[in-house]
Amino acid sequence: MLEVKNISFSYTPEKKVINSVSFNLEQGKMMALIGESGSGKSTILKLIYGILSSEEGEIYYNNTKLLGCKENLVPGEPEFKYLEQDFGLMPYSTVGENVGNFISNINRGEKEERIKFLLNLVEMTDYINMKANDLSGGQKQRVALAKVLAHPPLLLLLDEPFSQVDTFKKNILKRAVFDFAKENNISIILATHEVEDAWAFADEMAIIKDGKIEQKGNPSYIYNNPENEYVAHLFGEHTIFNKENEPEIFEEIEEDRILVYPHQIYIADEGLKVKILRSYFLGSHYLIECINKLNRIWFTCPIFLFTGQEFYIKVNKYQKISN
Ligand SMILES: Nc1ncnc2c1ncn2[C@@H]1O[C@H](COP(=O)(O)OP(=O)(O)OP(=O)(O)O)[C@@H](O)[C@H]1O
Repeated sequence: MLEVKNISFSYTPEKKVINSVSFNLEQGKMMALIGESGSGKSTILKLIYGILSSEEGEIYYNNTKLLGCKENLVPGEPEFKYLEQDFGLMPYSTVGENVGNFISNINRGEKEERIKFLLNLVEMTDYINMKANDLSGGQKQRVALAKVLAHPPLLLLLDEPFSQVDTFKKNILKRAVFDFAKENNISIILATHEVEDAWAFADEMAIIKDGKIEQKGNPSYIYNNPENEYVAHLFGEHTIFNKENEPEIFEEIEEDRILVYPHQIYIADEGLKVKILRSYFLGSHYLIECINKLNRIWFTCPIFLFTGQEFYIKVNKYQKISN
């Protein structure tokens, strides 16, 4: 079990970049740190891995206090692996050499098999003899993932691990890597600004804002109960309705202010009048952008709606929201 207790950190005296962050992670589970760029996700990973030292608070792994870089001669916990945003590959070594770097040479046959298994996992078998430098960004990222799994760590720290992989490959890769981690009881902390990278797989999510945890919980709980608009906006388009401005929406709702996701709004014979601004084709449906006075409203619809058309909308589900 990893225990992060009230850690704080600043790069410069003027600004606390991490402010009293705490969470626990059981062995074999996955925690996703989600937040905007600059919110402090990478710094939290570096503090846990031990290439930075927290100024306040402590980190324990299986009840042993982790020392951080100030007290450890070799920074970085040996049983943890950290996949940084710049991948950390040896540019002039081949893909096979990069992945095999951490695998023992004692049994050559076994080593070859292991390299092949890992490259197959990330769908990079065909590139085994290519120099890392000659790969595309997405290919480098896949090799880097194979490399950190070569000697399965107890805790894997992943910083935006799919940022350069295309959407189609991303889903295959996520399933392969996260299933491998579950089978091998590897704990994962994944830092990303894209909630889609994590919500199908993470056991827990911590939403990070300005170096603090804004909200923590399992993905479906956070989606259905976002504490504020910052949390909700990480899940994509949504609309805030205020009773004062849109009383038509609140006929059967007691709140004064609600947050509504696009699939929770439907066209009705009466309700709030809106004017269509644009229909975005999303394959199985359209995302409709419309407006009522000054409020921009988003809803899903199975058919294309023309710009300028007017409709009435109602809400069939909503989230309470504080600010
Ligand atoms: N070496 C550094 N020196 C000074 N400030 C830094 C340093 N590294 C990061 N920061 C600052 O610390 C804050 C948190 O940065 P961090 O990289 O942890 O954010 P992040 O959420 O991982 O961002 P991203 O998603 O863009 O990687 C930012 O304001 C950043 O500018």
